[in-house]
Amino acid sequence: MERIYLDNNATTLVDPAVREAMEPFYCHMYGNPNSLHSFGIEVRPYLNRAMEQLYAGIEADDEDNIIVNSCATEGNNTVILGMYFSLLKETRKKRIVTTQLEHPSIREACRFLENHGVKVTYLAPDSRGLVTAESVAEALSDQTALVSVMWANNETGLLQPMKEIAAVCRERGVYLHTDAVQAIGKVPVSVREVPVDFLTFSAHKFHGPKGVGGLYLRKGVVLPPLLHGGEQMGGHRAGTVDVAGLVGMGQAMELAVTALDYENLVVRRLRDKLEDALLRHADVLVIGERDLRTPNTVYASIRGVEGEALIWDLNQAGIAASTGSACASESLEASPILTAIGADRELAHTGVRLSLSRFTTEQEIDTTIAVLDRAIVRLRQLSTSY
Ligand SMILES: Cc1ncc(COP(=O)(O)O)c(CNc2co[nH]c2=O)c1O
Repeated sequence: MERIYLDNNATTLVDPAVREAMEPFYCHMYGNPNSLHSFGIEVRPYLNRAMEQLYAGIEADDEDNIIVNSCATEGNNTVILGMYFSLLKETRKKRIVTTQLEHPSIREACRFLENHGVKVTYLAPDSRGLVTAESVAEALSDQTALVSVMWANNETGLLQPMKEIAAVCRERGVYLHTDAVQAIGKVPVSVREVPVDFLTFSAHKFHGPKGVGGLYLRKGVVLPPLLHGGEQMGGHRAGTVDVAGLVGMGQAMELAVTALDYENLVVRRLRDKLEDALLRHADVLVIGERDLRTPNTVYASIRGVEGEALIWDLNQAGIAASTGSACASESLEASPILTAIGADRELAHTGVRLSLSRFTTEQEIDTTIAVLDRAIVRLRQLSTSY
């Protein structure tokens, strides 16, 4: 059976060009870049090139910093815990403002700090699923050390008004972090246009390898390392650099930015075709206005159809989708995102997320539509509540 992958917000195919770029660093040029002999020295130009690709991808200034790490979970924890040790622990600034929409790697790190005297405000989104700059401004006080708002939501694709939020934080002199994991490669992400102080990303979300990510720090911003030890990454993150991973992430970043037009023209059209087909069924709610979402994502609640049951039907037909973030898909709890934007309990259990990529074809979307149409009718006939 030809399988169809529509869970790209969970992870993505490694672009063949990325895999090709990584290959030599597993078999020919495998030296440790910190080594002083030829095996180490020969890999350094490739690491420098990869860093240039990362800087260019988010329009970072040469004097800014990008720390290469293992994933966005590590990057998010580095910011939240680093801010605690560098600012909140020793000063009167004991507050963090974040949102109810964040990924667990932000929410749980914040909850951990609440056990250490930090006050955290979890802003609720409005009915459109957005956290407004006004609501951020209202939550700030002279004790606020950090604001953390995700650029794009992993379940719905909803994009937060980062430019306006950055302006508020800049004006009030408060550090701003954004989790840009679901934005890179889908919409333009520029730390020049949007002056955040910290930004996290993860290669496996934009057709790079799993196990490597990045944390951007604006020039002059100091953060203690989460991992202590060797002097790698200028002392910002100990541990031998994953050379192949970094080379792959740099290549993936360059390809992702180059493909933004394709993402916003072709992938968006395929996503809209799929979304329109879903909306032809009665009692289907798509979360978030189309123009406020990343171009590849549709999160739909189909009344009378349990999310897990629909995912199973799709899986039986060889189609991979999810009920929300894989981080939460094992739990049968209602989606916190849907709950946060006011969906009722039934709706919060009927969510299905379909997330496309530049490798998704029209034929795959047509096949998925046919399978969805049959599955929705079948599952509603079995439903006792519809
Ligand atoms: C917004 C966001 N932040 C952080 C992470 C964590 O990234 P990692 O540390 O590289 O895994 C994810 C992963 N989100 C999902 C993982 O599976 N389905 C998802 O939606 C995410 O979507």
